[in-house]
Amino acid sequence: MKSATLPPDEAERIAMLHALGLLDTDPEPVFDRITQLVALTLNVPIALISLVDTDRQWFKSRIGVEAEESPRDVAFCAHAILQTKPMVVNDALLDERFADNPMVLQFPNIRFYAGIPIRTTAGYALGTLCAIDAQPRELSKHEMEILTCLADLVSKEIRLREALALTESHLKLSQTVLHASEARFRTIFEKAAIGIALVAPDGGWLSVNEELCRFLGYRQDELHLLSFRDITYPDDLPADLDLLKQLAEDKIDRYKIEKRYIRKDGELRWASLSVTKQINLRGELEYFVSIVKDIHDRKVAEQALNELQHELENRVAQRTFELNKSNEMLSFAMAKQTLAAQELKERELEISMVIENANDAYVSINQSGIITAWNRQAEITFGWSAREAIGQRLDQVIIPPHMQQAHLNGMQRHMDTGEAVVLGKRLELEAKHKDGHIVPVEVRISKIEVHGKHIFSAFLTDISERKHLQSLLEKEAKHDVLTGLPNRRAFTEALPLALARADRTQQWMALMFIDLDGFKQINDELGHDAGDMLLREIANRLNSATRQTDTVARFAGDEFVVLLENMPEKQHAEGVAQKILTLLRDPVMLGGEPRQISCSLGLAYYAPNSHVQPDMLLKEADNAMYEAKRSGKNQIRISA
Ligand SMILES: Nc1nc2c(ncn2[C@@H]2O[C@H](COP(=O)(O)OP(=O)(O)OP(=O)(O)O)[C@@H](O)[C@H]2O)c(=O)[nH]1
Repeated sequence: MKSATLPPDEAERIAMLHALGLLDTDPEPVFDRITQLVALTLNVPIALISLVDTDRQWFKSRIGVEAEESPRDVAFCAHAILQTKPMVVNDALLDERFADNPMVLQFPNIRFYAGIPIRTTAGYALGTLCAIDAQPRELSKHEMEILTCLADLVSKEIRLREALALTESHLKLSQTVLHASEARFRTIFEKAAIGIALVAPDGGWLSVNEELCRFLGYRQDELHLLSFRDITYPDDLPADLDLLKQLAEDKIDRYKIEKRYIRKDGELRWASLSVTKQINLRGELEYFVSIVKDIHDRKVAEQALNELQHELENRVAQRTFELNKSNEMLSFAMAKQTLAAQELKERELEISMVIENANDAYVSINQSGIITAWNRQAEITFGWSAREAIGQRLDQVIIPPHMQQAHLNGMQRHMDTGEAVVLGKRLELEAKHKDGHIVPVEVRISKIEVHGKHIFSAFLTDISERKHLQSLLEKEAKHDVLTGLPNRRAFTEALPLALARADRTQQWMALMFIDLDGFKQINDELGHDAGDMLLREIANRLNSATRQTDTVARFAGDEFVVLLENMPEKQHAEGVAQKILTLLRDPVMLGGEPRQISCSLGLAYYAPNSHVQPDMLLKEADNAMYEAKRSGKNQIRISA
């Protein structure tokens, strides 16, 4: 005997067989009618609907067999379910698979077997519809067709059961899932850390969770007496209502806003509200699902942040304004500075032009005494070109040898002590020309500090001409223009000095006062020019009569004075006076003819250390001269 092998899909087949719930169930007419038809139409004693279980075959319907089941390993049906076509065994004794099968050898003594597999929708062969006879036989084609049709009916019934089982299983599964889902939803709804509310289309609460109650500060029963409108801050209500309307009208499928709720204690609290809607199977709006998230702290922080940001923006704006203002001021200052720099440059140019073209020589030296600037006029005044002079030591260029040491000492003293006696003063100094001659200059020296170093600059005016004029003026002021002799002023200045010399040298001194006799007549007769000529001749004669060291001066009109110095003895003066008197008597050619003239001469002596005042001495001589006049002129009188 050969037991049947297991089908390749055995596990799934068994699972499906068990799932269908057919095993070990009561007989059912639908199956029994089919086995009856098999038995009748095929004229067999046994007809079965056999279901092949793991270890047995169990008969859902049986004709001609008492037992409800038999072992699988001896079951013909276990072989039949392996085939895709009906299995027909005409004589089991002739078939090696069944010849020694106990079912063949013993009751029910099977000799003939015809079984058709009963298949599920998925093609699992659960068992067979089979006809069995204890006699060998053959199945006609017609009988095979009947058996096939009836097996088909069993298969259809099985598939119906299969569909039913599947539906039930799905239903069970759905219910399980539904229950799980509902439980999950309730847990989430109740225990969620976020506020959830189911809101009826009319705005009333259907359900609110614990968190929402906590957030709003109401108990559930209190909240159920209110609608969301009652606890929404009025300013935020219109936007909420508008969106809710759009949601209800299917214009949007959800919305989310941030709004303020009024808590039971009156406090306003910010929340993020997300609303969706629940539609029932009929497509009608059943309720709204509102998710309320407490964002109060965030909003407050945001507001604080906004305020801070606003304040910062204000501050930035203020700083920007101030910065712009500073920038403007800076730009203005820079523009001003640029202008100033430009002006400075122009000014420097102007100054250098002025210096260059100045009428005075401009010379500057550094603190080592090296020439750093030398203008055009300096070139003219001192004969050195700028190229030659700049870089040379000043003392080697324009300072006369006898002043060089003083200059160097002055510079050194300034370096050591900062003392500078020459600065800022108008000085008259002597400078040296390139050719060696001395140039009198008026100098004003200034000191400038540039980057911590000193520069000494000076304008030097060539005062040669002025000096010359000055000496001329001085000369004019002290000399008589007509005769060239020192005048009264010069004589008055010279007299005290002469007296002092006499005191010092212990020598006698004499003063003669000479007045021409009848000079007016000369003028009157021969004219003023002749008178002048006479006066000049008199001056010459007086000079010739005296020594170089003596002084002859024109005192006024036709008055002359003669000062005799260094006389070893006073008598010497009388000799000179006599000599003058004689000399002046010599005729003078005037107006083409010789004219004789005379003078009256007064003589006064000065004894060394006699301390006679100059005025007194003059007075004495003058008086003596008048005495001579009164005595008839042309004579000498000596002061007593
Ligand atoms: N030509 C000329 N005449 C002068 C000058 N200064 C003075 N006189 C004249 O000199 C004269 C001096 O006058 P007096 O000394 O009184 O004349 P005098 O004739 O010499 O008189 P006695 O001294 O008494 O002899 C006046 O007529 C002046 O006008 C001068 O510079 N040139």
